[in-house]
Amino acid sequence: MSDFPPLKNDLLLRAARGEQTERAPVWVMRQAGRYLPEFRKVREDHEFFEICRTPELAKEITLQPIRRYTGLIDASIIFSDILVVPQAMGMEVLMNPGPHFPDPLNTPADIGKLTKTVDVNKELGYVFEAITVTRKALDGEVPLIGFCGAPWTLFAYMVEGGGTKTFQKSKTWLFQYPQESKDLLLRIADVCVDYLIGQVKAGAQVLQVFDSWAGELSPHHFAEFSLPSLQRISSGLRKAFADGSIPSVPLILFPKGANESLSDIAANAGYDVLGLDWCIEPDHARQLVGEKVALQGNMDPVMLYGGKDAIEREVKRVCEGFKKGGGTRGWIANLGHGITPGVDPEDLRWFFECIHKYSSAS
Ligand SMILES: Cc1c2[nH]c(c1CCC(=O)O)Cc1[nH]c(c(CCC(=O)O)c1C)Cc1[nH]c(c(CCC(=O)O)c1C)Cc1[nH]c(c(C)c1CCC(=O)O)C2
Repeated sequence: MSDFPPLKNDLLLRAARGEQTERAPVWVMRQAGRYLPEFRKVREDHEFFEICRTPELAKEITLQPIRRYTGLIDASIIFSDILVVPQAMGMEVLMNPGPHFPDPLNTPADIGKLTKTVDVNKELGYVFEAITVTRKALDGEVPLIGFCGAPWTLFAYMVEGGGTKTFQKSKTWLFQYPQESKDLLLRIADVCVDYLIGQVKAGAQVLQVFDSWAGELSPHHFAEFSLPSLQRISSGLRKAFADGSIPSVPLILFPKGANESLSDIAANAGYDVLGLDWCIEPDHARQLVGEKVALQGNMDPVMLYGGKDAIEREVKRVCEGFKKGGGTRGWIANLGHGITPGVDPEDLRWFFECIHKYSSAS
């Protein structure tokens, strides 16, 4: 493991441990993305996965929002995509402009086409390298978040072959081939464990698991299919923390839309922080999860199109919601999903300024 510059801003790490911070740390999902002109400029000359696979480019893009919002933003997230894991498992994934798998998993027989044993160092070493160079370049300014997709969300892409509104193919698998689905979900989870361990070894200081499609499942099926694979990931990491093979870092889970399952997730999934979407009020979420976990979120990303007054109003309202839920202890401010193209970067700056103003502990 390399020597890295000392961390100068540990707000996010403290909030993730459930501590009271002087104000809420803030970052946004997809903060290095198409709303930034400097991102679009790099994209003119480089394909999406080419950037992911080129550590210098991934580093540059990861740093773009950190440079633009110096002093306002409290975390960086490595530029990559959740779909690099299906690629590492032997699937072809294109981005044109959304994800497309030319050869998806149609039936369990197709599982045979996946790579038997995935060597993450060989397949995803480029991500580890990107993390190491980025962590050095950050010079301790803010912590660096590593991430992966949750097994259920990755499974849905691998079976559907791309985005979907109905989840018909992926959910049909759960009903028609429940055992094969569970086996595949755990197999994906095992790759995620190796991948996340590699990210921490490379310098990631926090990890986030994106279960973007958690809310597409009934609470019953979330508990049956997604939760065990999420537990497999957290327990694999906790084992590595305990035996000292990697430093212990906070684990964030973003189970988007699974609000009905929040108390079960808080009690049983094994994560330190739960990311919330905007469809639950902060005080209600706090009531459901108790004191066991920190919370992240949860403003509707669309409010960023509403102008400065609307942004200020929303931030104020959500800050009051967290305070009403028992205080801003253990709260990481974020959107309830990724920032979208077309947002004015100056409006995002205003969002950060409002969070600083309204989330202070006093
Ligand atoms: C479901 C999912 C994906 N990727 C991701 C998720 C989980 C989070 C979520 O629910 O949004 C995660 C992701 N994708 C990206 C990051 C980078 C880090 C960050 O800044 O947050 C992260 C953490 C970059 C990206 N990943 C993608 C882009 C835009 C592609 C481009 O540059 O053309 C970026 C910046 C492409 C992508 N990648 C994916 C989709 C559906 C798309 C196309 C739709 C879209 O454009 O939003 C899969």
